[in-house]
Amino acid sequence: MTSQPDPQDNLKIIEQVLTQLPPARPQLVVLPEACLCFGAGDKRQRERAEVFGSGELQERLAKLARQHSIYLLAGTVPIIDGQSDDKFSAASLLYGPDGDCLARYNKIHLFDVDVADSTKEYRESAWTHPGQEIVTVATEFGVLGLAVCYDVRFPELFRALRAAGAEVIALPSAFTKVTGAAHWEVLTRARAIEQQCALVAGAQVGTHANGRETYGHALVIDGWGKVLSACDGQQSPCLSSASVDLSQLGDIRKNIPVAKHFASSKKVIHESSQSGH
Ligand SMILES: O=C(O)CNC(=O)[C@H](CS)NC(=O)CCC(=O)C(=O)O
Repeated sequence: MTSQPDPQDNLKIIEQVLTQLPPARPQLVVLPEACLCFGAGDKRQRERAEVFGSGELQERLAKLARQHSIYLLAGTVPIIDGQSDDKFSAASLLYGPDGDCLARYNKIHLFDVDVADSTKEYRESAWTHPGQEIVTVATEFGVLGLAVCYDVRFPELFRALRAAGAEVIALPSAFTKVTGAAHWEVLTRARAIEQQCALVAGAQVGTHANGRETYGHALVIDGWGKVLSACDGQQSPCLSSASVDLSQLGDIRKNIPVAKHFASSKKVIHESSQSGH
């Protein structure tokens, strides 16, 4: 998507794209980070923020999940938890086929980064509270782990998601055009390969109202690291869709038992890093 500041415009596009879904169920749809409100400036995003569990935007998302009988992962919706400051949580919300909200993940790693583009200084923590908890959730198709965008640069989080049982990881994103061109596919495939999980990454693409440029290339990657489907980084909106065989994870995990090997090496790694060797 090329999400704009007004949620109504973005919802129209989401509604239209969801009419093009393939018939298979169960089905997971991963919308990009900030799918409902992007490039609005911090103040306007905060104005649109809702209290968790109530509000028009959350109702619309729940209704769409129910209407299409899908698992709908709305990449980061601005959610306020009654704090008195001006910040919100960048919350990924998962709705089930019945329209129930099944999980909420608050983005842990905030993008306080300098990039050689026209925006230059990204300071997400100026308007966002960082998340404090990792989140996995059982679904009809397997255990889903949640991460967002910049989180992909922190393999420890993905290892923790795998240890918590994740088989599929959703990664709604809004990578910058510059860092995306250099790192996006390598990082997403590496996380899938390392943790032997399928990975579904939604993406923002194009030029947004505030002039920010995002990279796009939404991806579906299987647990062997193979890209099953990808958007081309030009078209918007673009639906990238694939059928993922999670039964392959059993063999991959048995043949290359990284989780077991990590468990037995953990003590060695921990002790040598403590003693500085
Ligand atoms: O603020 C919004 O409206 C939507 N959120 C974003 O665009 C976020 C925070 S600024 N972007 C990223 O995390 C980019 C990560 C990235 O590009 C990298 O790791 O290289």
